[in-house]
Amino acid sequence: APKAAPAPSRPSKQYSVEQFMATTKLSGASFSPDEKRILFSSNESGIFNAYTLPLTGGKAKALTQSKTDSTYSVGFFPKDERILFTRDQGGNEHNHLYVRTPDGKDRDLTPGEKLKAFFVTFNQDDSAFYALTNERDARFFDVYRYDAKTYARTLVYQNDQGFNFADVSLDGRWLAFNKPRTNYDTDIHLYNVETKELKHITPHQGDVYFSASTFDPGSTALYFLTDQGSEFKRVARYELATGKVEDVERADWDVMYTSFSRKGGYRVTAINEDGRTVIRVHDVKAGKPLALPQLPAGDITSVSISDSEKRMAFYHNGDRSPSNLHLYDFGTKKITRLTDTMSRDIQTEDLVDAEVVRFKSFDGMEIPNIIYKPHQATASAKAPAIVWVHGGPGGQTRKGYSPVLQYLVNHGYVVLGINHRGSSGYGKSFYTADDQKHGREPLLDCIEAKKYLASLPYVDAERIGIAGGSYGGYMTLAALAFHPDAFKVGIDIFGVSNWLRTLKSIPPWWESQREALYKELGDPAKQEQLLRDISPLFHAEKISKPLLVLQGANDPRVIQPESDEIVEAVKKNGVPVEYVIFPDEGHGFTKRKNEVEAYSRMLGFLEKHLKAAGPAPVN
Ligand SMILES: CSCC[C@H](NC=O)C(=O)N[C@@H](Cc1ccccc1)C(=O)O
Repeated sequence: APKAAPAPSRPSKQYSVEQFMATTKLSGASFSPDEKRILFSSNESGIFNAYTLPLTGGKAKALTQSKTDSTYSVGFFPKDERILFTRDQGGNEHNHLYVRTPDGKDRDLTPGEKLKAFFVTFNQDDSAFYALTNERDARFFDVYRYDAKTYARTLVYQNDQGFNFADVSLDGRWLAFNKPRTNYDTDIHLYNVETKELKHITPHQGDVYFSASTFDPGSTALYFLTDQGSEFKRVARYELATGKVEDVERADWDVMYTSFSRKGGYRVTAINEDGRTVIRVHDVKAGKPLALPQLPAGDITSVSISDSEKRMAFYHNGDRSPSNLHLYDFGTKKITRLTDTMSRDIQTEDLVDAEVVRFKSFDGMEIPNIIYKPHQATASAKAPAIVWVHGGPGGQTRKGYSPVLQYLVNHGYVVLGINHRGSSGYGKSFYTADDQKHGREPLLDCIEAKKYLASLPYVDAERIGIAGGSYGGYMTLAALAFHPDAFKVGIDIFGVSNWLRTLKSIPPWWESQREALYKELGDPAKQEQLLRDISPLFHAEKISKPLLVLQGANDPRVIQPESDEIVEAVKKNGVPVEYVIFPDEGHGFTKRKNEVEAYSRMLGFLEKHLKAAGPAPVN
């Protein structure tokens, strides 16, 4: 494991929430047709908008100027200056697909109420592109082909089977769909657009994960991920002409994705190596991975290779450095950093590196975690601590820069990002170990995480809290309700309090996942008692520790009554409860003003109810 970077030789400087949130967040990368500029999304203005930046560097230019709804770039048209972008309304996840013409005019390509749409890809000669919308049936996404000039569209596939679309071949002949039975037992179906034949290509016995990733650019094979006969996912391919299947690439960990450059010269694979992303770029003709120049320790993400295959854009981030856009030149083999997103006021030496640590849980299962230790925490100046629980349930806390976690650490809190059983990235057995056991075994892992923290010489065992978002918010509420003495405080960020209601009210577009979700968590029609037993709302009278709840009013996944009702119930216990509703957010905070409000409320709550409950703070 990499050694943590040293603390500064002076006392660490403390920064405000505004200073931490002034870090710019970027996402996406698409080359302009002349490969002189790059299109991406940035929250530089306080809200996400689409920007372009010359490859020679300089200042980014905003193409969209939304002040109300977070707006994300999708990509340039391959042969002209039009761009595609997407936005929802206040976090409701009704994403529409828009085109912006060089004269600054926008056109909604997916008009209508309460629909959700995704861009897929352009076809081989760029005369058309594909998009998905659920406008016909809110439950399922149909596949449309749009003329790239007129935007006239045709329905290519009416999805009545509840398939999850995966890819379309560049020649337009093939569509690949995934069909989940459970989260770990899935199938691939192949549709021939010309013959209209649908073929199930992954007949199998037992629980096996098959997930179509991409067609090769020559439209000869479908590349997919599978864990057949293994704990971990690898890359395999299915030859379209013959149906022959062969393994392509494996690692000692899960392969996260594999994708081709448009001409097929390169294939990029990402591997989830113990909480960080490792990228392999394969030279397809040479049949071997490229040796890329060394970068500082950290992750490469969002790799995008230009159509000429002369350039590659990607993001790089480290534990102490936020994601920055980089450019690799295949000719000169040089990497150039194009952006500088770190908040101007923050010196990276005041931040901390994350480390992977493992403890044995109550039944001997090994639990991986990512820990952040404040520089000033020592055996003689013990720090308060927080168990931080990710969403999902099958998410993962990963290494890399997190402004909110660094903010808490900078203010003296040890943070342990637990990857309890059921988290992604550690094999099939670990991933499925929480199924139908929510509120019990994975929650006990969080209780053991508290014991682990309490055993560390630099942690004050009397001042340990729990916090998390969504499923992590559920874990927080469950810990306070079912293990009322374990933690001193809880922070529930849009967490589930009543699984019966949440599982009945899932967004309609999750229909294809409904069965898998019910198999994982419980079926509200058949397992009412189980879901009552594990739902904190029905046990709220046991909550006796201070609670902070944060909720987006437009969240379609964990709806506002989940938070309203737990707040009302816990208040009856005479317990300190703080509640903040964000009227213009959904399942997550996307606007800087809301991040500032949410995270300063978090710190204020911790300072009052956790830090102040112990010895004088150290610095
Ligand atoms: C399409 S089902 C997967 C649920 C999804 N998982 C990935 O993050 C999700 O949004 N989970 C919520 C929690 C939740 C689970 C089930 C029903 C509603 C909400 C989360 O972000 O943790």
